[in-house]
Amino acid sequence: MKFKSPPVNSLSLEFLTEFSIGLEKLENNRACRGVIITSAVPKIFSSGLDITEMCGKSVEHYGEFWRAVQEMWLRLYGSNMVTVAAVNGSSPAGGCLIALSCDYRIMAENPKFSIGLNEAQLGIVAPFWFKDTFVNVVGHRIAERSLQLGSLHPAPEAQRLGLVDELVPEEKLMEKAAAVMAQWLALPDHARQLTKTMMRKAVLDRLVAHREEDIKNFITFVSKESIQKSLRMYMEMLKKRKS
Ligand SMILES: CCCC/C=C/CC(=O)SCCNC(=O)CCNC(=O)[C@H](O)C(C)(C)COP(=O)(O)OP(=O)(O)OC[C@H]1O[C@@H](n2cnc3c(N)ncnc32)[C@H](O)[C@@H]1OP(=O)(O)O
Repeated sequence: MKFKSPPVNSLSLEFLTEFSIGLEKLENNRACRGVIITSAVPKIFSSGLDITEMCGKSVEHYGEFWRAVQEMWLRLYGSNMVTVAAVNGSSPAGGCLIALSCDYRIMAENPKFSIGLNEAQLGIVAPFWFKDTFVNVVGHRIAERSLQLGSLHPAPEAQRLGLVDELVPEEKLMEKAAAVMAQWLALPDHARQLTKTMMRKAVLDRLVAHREEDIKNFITFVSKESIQKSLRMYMEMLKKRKS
């Protein structure tokens, strides 16, 4: 799957819905045993959740948007397929969550590309299931420090921390992703799938059990004037940085 929503593959409601439907179709296709996720937008894997979806909208919209974020994660993290992220650009916040939700992450070895859960930098808090997914990849201590600081790790540091599994030259990224996919697909699906479920079930079940509460929390949090102000200021900062 190639993300192609210029300029920065931000995860809008429409993008998330299309991504989830795409994953569902592949999941239901018995001929498809694995998916490599990458980007067709140069230098950007995904800029994370579309901030404009969380600014100045109705309570109903926030609820619909958050449900779509949850749905995407439940499908990807809970997928029976082998999932490989070929991270060919920067990948903050929700973009990082997509990579973390895959079975294996390969990143282009460009130190200008960074990845991480930087929510704290926006004055917002990564929800528990973003945190759980992060902890399951890098461990508690690294996740704790990185989340509190809202760190975006340049590719070499991301590899050192175990946030990505390996770095390769950008031109070799897809070749490497295909080789990793072949290695994972060489195992019988049944054993691999049951093992994956065993490793991820507790974290998935936690969101399923608290899904409506999580939506309510998001709506309450994002509707606060202080949070709206932080998000607006962050968007302005992005625009100023550009000019
Ligand atoms: C409340 C509960 C928890 C909610 C959880 C949220 C998780 C999230 O995912 S929040 C989103 C976090 N994302 C970011 O912090 C990334 C912000 N973007 C960037 O750092 C940079 O844009 C980039 C490194 C991804 C790319 O840099 P580049 O110089 O190539 O492009 P820009 O000129 O900065 O951006 C182009 C264009 O796109 C707009 N934009 C960028 N990111 C977002 C975004 N996440 N949502 C909406 N719009 C975004 C940016 O403002 C520019 O717009 P204009 O062309 O109109 O100026």
